[in-house]
Amino acid sequence: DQPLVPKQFHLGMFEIGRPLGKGKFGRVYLARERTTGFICALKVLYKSELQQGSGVEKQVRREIEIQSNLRHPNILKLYGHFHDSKRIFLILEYAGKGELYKHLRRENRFPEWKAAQYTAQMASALRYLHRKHVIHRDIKPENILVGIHGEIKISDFGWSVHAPNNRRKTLCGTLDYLPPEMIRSGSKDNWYDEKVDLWSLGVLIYEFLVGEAPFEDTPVMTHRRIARADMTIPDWVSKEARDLIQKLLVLDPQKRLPLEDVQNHPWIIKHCVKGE
Ligand SMILES: Nc1ncnc(NCCc2cnc(NC(=O)Nc3cccc(C(F)(F)F)c3)s2)c1Br
Repeated sequence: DQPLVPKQFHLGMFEIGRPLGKGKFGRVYLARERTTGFICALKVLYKSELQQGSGVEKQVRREIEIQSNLRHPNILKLYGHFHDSKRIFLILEYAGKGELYKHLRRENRFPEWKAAQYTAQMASALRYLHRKHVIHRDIKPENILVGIHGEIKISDFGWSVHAPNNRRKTLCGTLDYLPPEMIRSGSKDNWYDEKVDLWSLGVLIYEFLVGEAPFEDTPVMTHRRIARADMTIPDWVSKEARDLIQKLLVLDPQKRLPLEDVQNHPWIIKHCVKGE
């Protein structure tokens, strides 16, 4: 199902529709490829806005290289890219129900059955990514979209890398989702691997159920609370959900629950029809 066959794309090939969302780096538009009528999303990145010359083109190329050979129902497809003098365009799969964080904010928090189904889909996508030694590194509601059938799609691989890796992540945006091993500065050997996505999955489940992130606080306090895995889970959260969160938000990356055990956890089994 790779309808966009030509390898050379240009803006004239697309009719541009309504804006779909605004990221910190440029906007996204609904678009239709003129000859095939294929509907997609077009993300426009302004070269001027991206740290000029700091290898951003390399970063986009890496994102495209990583994403273009990923095919999973819960990972947003990136079909290709092109650029003109001022902008870089990413040709993306269109997620019919938009941005997950908007649904979360509107509904405040998700019922346990919905949070468990989203978690099962995340675990399936992350297992697929980790088998390909890709770490997403930026799992959070803002980077998850919802497809037309309500399925979630991990998106925005602008920060993903191949494991293992000790790249310093230039911190922009929220600290909330960062695991202890990524915020620990000083020790030069702050090597981390795909287990960072397990921590972020734990933070995500907490935010699905509680409506706010577990370590949400002032930046200094968030930093300290992450480093101590200092969080409280409200007592109205079911004991199964609490158990899963506590098995993911573990300081030692090696002790975090592996994804296959996440998929077989009682909380997931209870809410997800087998083989969904
Ligand atoms: N309904 C929808 N259906 C489909 N998509 C939608 N929104 C776009 C989601 C994205 C997918 N992939 C992305 N990738 C990047 O943004 N990459 C990125 C970003 C900054 C800098 C850089 C770099 F230049 F530094 F690498 C690379 S954003 C929506 Br709303």
